[in-house]
Amino acid sequence: MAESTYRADTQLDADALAFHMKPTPGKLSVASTKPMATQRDLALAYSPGVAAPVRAIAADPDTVYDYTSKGNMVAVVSNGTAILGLGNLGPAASKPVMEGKAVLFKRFADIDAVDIEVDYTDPEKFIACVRGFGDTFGGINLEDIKSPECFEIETRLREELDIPVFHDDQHGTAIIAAAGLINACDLTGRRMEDLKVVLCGAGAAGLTVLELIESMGVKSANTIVVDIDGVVYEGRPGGHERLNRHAIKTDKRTLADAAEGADVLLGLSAAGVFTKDIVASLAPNPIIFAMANPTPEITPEEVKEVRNDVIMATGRSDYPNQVNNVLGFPYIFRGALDVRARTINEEMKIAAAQALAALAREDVPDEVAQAYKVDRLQYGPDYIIPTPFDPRLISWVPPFVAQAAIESGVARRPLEDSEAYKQVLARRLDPTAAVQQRITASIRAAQKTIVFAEGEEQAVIRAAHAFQVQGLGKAILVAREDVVAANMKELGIPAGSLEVCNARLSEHNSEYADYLYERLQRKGYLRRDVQRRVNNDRNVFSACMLKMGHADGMVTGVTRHSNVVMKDVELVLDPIEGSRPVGVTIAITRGRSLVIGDTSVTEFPDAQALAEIAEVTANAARRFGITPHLAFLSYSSFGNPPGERTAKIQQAVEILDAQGADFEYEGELAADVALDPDHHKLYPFSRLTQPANVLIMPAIHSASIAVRLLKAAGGATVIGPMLVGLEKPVQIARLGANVTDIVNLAGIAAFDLNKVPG
Ligand SMILES: NC(=O)C1=CN([C@@H]2O[C@H](COP(=O)(O)OP(=O)(O)OC[C@H]3O[C@@H](n4cnc5c(N)ncnc54)[C@H](OP(=O)(O)O)[C@@H]3O)[C@@H](O)[C@H]2O)C=CC1
Ligand SMILES: CC(=O)C(=O)O
Ligand SMILES: [Mg+2]
Repeated sequence: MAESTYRADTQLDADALAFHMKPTPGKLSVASTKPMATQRDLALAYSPGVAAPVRAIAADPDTVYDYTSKGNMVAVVSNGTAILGLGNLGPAASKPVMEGKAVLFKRFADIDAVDIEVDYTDPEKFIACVRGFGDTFGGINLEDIKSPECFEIETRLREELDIPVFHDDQHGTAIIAAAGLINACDLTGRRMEDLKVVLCGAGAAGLTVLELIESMGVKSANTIVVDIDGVVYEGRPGGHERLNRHAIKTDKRTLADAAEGADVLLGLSAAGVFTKDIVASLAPNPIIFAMANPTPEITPEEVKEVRNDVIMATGRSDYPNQVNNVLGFPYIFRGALDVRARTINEEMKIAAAQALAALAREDVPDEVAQAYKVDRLQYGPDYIIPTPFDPRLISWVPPFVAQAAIESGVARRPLEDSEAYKQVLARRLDPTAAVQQRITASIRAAQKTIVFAEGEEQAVIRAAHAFQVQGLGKAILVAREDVVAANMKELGIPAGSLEVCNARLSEHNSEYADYLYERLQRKGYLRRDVQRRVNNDRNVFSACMLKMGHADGMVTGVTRHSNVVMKDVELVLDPIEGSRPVGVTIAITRGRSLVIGDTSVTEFPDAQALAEIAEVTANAARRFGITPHLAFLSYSSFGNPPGERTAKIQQAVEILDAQGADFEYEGELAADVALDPDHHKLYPFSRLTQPANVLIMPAIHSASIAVRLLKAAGGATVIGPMLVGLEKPVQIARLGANVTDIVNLAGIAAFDLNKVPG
């Protein structure tokens, strides 16, 4: 192995070297999307079969999008002349950055990207090279090419290629900075037209940021450009055409002169260029975007030493407000590729900037805050743009870009159905999306009323509000009105937007107490005991609402353990006749969905209980659109190895036989046998016609172990446990569940897993 003379100075640097080296050098590999297992696969993928798509494309060149990966493949191209803010270090040194961009394309937008480092600094040679291979890709992302050469390179390639060519350092950066600036203006009560802007760093990124914000309203007379030689004033010798366009008449000559009284200071230059004196001299409530990478022009800590009225952004992920082009290029290319745009034009860029700015003003899912290890992210000075790990970006930004492409006439194909497009986008990232979309479509149409039992909790109030705002149904909070009002005010949720039901004051209070007394009087409860439960126990009160038809479903469990909650609920509600409550979990792994029961209610089910669990779980699977092929799991298959614990499983199969269950089931089976498509070879008598997709566990402990193993070691996405089999739909969240979990469970309550699939 070659020894580098470079020595890592910090632990982060050492970690980064190890990360890039092990277990396989680099960050990228190529995966096949087709099987290559058999002689027939080979005959189709390569000679002779491949001749068919060859002829088809020769006859109609546009079909290249149908028969090859072109439509979802981007080249990240650099010559390494301006690698981040590190300077001209050549093509090989730029490779880690370009591989990095490629994996970000994949991670955030499911775009396949490869890095290509071109060893030409001469623009003509570089252009000729990229023109030569360009059309084999769906798009070209130019990266870290120094200015001014980058301007000519991009302009010419845009003219000469019929696909999007996008210099990310120019336009990606411009779009994100513009999005941040829209919101910083909103928060400081400014209009773009009035802003006094100073740009420091007149390179690829800087000039393009300036030009985009000028196209959005900033006046060129109000902007001053500063480069390494100071202010770019009219008549200054040297420079180049693109730079000199921004020269203004002024006596100011230095960055310090220019910054005095400015509203906005944009840095796209180099580390440490902004001094504390410069920061102090800016206008009140100034906006500073110090975007040089990896070290900004000034750090937020240094700014805070001078003043506290600044909206501050950097290009880094370890400070609030990361203005970095990672927020843009994946989604901009996604939108452009999906309509086979010929280019990425100004309209598409402005649409992306406005979409990002608008998303920052929406309520932020808790898991995004958790990814950044903060309690909450809320629109304000420390959160002016979305964070890169926001899962909403993929379905939010590309539709705006694609629509702008269509409206500006550069799309090759239309978007048939924009709602369906958003769903396709969401599925690109999240394997649970298909299941969730089925639920969402159904409950939007049904508009059920869901009672949120722990209605005074802030997370529950936010979830109830989100449930309503997303059009999933109507929410009722069981809570005291004054407590909810105070919480809603603090959360910025409009007063009166949620119905609140105070158990003690409810007009139905005595009706519920009568019902409960009737039900429990022979189980040791006095009238005053049940009255107390109705008044004080929100789970009991909420379950009574369901029982009496005053709500359709209920969600609870955020503040108490699920077994305690279950006992409260069972005081009021029974299982469906002939059935039992069952915890059902869906684990989605490598394209396979497994529906697992019982993951939360019955600790050691006997044969009868196992048969009932199988019925309930199979029905829930059907409700999710999954045809059940059910296996009762064990450590053995069909009596081998023998053991006393398998008897109850065999009896459960006999019970289902006697009942004439209307789904496919088999047992007992070991997990690997149940999931093996070839298990018939060993067990030709097995009734399973396909690998099992519904798994009935012999006891809760094995269910819990299996689900956690699937999640931790198998990388499965897990939904649940969901409660099925009670006479009314109740969902119990895990203790401390976040807003997204609660909204999802409210959705499942509204979906009603007991409903017989039609
Ligand atoms: N946050 C983000 O998303 C992004 C950040 N960046 C960062 O922006 C910076 C510039 O990148 P890019 O535009 O691609 O590179 P360029 O090389 O095209 O531009 C850099 C410009 O900054 C100028 N400059 C360097 N030092 C100073 C200084 N002390 N005062 C004023 N100007 C100075 C350079 O002048 P000269 O040519 O005379 O040396 C050059 O014009 C880099 O740090 C990069 O990491 C870039 C893209 C995205
Ligand atoms: C983020 C980026 O592209 C840069 O700093 O060059
Ligand atoms: Mg770059």
